[in-house]
Amino acid sequence: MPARIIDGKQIAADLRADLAREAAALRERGLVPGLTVILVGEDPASVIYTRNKQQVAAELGYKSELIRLPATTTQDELLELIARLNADPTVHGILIQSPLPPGLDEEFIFSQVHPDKDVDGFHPVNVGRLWTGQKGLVPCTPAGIMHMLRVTGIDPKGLRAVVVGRSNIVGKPMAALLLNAHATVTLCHSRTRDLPAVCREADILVAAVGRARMITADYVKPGAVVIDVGVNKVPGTKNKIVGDVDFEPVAEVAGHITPVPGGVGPMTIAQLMKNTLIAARRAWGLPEEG
Ligand SMILES: Nc1nc2c(c(=O)[nH]1)N[C@@H](CN(C=O)c1ccc(C(=O)N[C@@H](CCC(=O)O)C(=O)O)cc1)CN2
Repeated sequence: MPARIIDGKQIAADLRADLAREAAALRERGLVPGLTVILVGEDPASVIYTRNKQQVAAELGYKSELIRLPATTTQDELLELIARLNADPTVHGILIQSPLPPGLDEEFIFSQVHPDKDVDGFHPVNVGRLWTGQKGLVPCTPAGIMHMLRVTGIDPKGLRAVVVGRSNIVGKPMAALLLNAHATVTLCHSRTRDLPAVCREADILVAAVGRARMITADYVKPGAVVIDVGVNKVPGTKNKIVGDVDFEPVAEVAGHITPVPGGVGPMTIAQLMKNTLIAARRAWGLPEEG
């Protein structure tokens, strides 16, 4: 029996529609959420992602700004800009697109965004809040995955979750979110021994390794929920991408599966819009939900 497809495109569209409604209601009270996205350099994928972020924020009725800087920008210039945005009360979310060009200290730069405006959830204060179960801002991709699970009716409580990949952007925060949702979590990586056997334990399997089609059907327990975070270019094609999961054979075994494209990817930007609204509501002293 083939798996049920979790349609990230549709879930993201529904979330954006909810956020647009909420933003419209706030605008009637004179409150406008503000997002500033910073792109340094010309990385082609980053140019597209940041343009999309700016456009989606504008479509939702946010104050939306994309600041594009040359790859020659110095660390001091970038820090000066961040300090100005930290002090600007009309800006509730600041996002610096990753990767930054060589010569810029990404970790330090991210740590200079005010934690309450850190809509990427990368600041060490927000990382600490996440792991201690406190309210903060959570990285968009894993927070978006939790939203997908919620609307699909999948409650991680009591389930075994395996996350493959230990990046700061996806793997680690994903593990923390699943743990906070009362799953029993295993975080795997390239040195995990007998990875297929560990993955076969999973009721929820999250693949975030960045290796095309690495998760084959023999990694998957029948009926498992398989979440594919991979975005891997197919060599020799212009724009074709595949995930970390070998989709067709895995879909024969899994109970639910996210496709690539159209699964987790679209949730990243929708969740960024949600994080911006959360940051704005907190800045205005309003309760979290509309
Ligand atoms: N500051 C940040 N930098 C980066 C982040 C981030 O969350 N914050 N994440 C990634 C890139 N990213 C957003 O920035 C992103 C990646 C993928 C998608 C997406 O919608 N993917 C589509 C396919 C797109 C394609 O065809 O190429 C999909 O999976 O359906 C959105 C956003 C790194 N940098």
